[in-house]
Amino acid sequence: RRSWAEPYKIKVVEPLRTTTREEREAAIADAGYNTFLLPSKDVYIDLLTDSGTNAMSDRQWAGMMLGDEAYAGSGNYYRLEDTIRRFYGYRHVVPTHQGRGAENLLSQSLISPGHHVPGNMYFTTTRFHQEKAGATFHDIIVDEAHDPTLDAPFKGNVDLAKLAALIDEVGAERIPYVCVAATVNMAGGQPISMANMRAVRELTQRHGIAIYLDATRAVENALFIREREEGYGSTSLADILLEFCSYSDGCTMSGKKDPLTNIGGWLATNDEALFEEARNLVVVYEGLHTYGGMAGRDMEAMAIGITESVELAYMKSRVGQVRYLGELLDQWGIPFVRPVGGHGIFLDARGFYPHLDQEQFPAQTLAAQLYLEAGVRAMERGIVSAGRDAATGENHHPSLELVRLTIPRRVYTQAHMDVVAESVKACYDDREAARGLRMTYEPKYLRFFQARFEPL
Ligand SMILES: CC1=C(O)/C(=C\N=C(/Cc2ccc(O)c(F)c2)C(=O)O)C(COP(=O)(O)O)=CN1
Repeated sequence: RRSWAEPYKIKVVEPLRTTTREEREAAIADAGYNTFLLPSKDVYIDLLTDSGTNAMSDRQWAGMMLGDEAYAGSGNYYRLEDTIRRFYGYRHVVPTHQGRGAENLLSQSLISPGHHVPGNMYFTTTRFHQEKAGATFHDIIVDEAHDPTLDAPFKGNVDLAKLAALIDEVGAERIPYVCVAATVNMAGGQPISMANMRAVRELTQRHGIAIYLDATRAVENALFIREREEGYGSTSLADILLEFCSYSDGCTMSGKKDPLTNIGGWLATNDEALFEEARNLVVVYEGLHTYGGMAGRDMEAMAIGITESVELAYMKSRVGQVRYLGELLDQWGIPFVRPVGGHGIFLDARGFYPHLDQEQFPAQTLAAQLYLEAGVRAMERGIVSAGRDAATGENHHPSLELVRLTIPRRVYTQAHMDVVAESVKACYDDREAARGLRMTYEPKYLRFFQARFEPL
């Protein structure tokens, strides 16, 4: 009996359309070999992202009917604020339309030119807003995180020696905050341990440096702490989440992941001065401080989603499905980031295509091949996503050249996972034939969303 069988049954379905190989060849060419530019009607199984693609529960849909669309003082906002206080523990909440809305407010409020922001591996929008506000990002994640083959329990951990060295080098007064992500998306959805979070808190507090958590998948992170960390084996996810957040001054949050909604986010903080600045700035970018770019109905759905996200049976089935896909790929020796992370399988495109150098975009090539093979949409997480160095304009060359198969929450079945695994295997069998891509259009900002390519 599978311990992670879904603790829910399906009530509403959304028909999927399959396509022919010819249709997919035309579609991917029209999309410039960039899966972000495909229309969803041409996608069979959509593993582009777990962001906003999750299925809401009947209670969340019922909550949509309780939308209080008052411009000011929506009752849904107060319920969302109360829920965030209860589950994440922070005192003040500033609602935003999604995570990068919160990243914008935090960066503009705390960062000045010449500042330095350390974090456990970069994330694209997070680093963008830090650099836009004039900071230099420094990766302080443990070295293990950059090795896709190394199976270690907490590859998302901060390397305390790297953090201490940066503090000595630039001085605490030029570090407005440390940005800690839980889990670490670009490392393969890898968790950070409670002990490491506590240690980062002790080190930073000695220097009076704040910590802002990127809590986007912090409940998934809590499952890994419960499974892998001494002393938490019978602690509820809610209690683990609350303790974890207590070692930070606040968080930015994308409500489109853990909280099981299609839109939404927030900036939370215990710092009165930041709260005053951010709740004032929010009216410039997101809307009034009691809706922050969300409809009342979305705030209600997110409050309900938060309470569902901490249910152990749900989270075991969510991560269990990702692990199931990993087990299928493992039987064929297909290279992907070990250990399996919380929200997806990250294929190792270098391992697929050792004959392609990074400038021929191996991960972009593999994502296009997977779509051509079966209409499965994945996301490039390699040199294209890494973008250019803000100072030199040179391409970053990340050690991880990955294709992310991101599993939306409560959407696909085991049979879909079987189809995905068979499609990946077909690409693996044809790997020698891959020829790489050339970039024909490079946008200025976060190029991977809209760049276009052609086959070499
Ligand atoms: C850990 C973290 C995220 O994962 C995250 C978003 N994630 C997305 C969407 C996305 C974002 C950036 C990309 O390069 C990307 F190609 C895809 C994703 O698919 O993983 C945000 C930002 O939250 P927003 O998306 O609500 O604004 C902040 N922090």
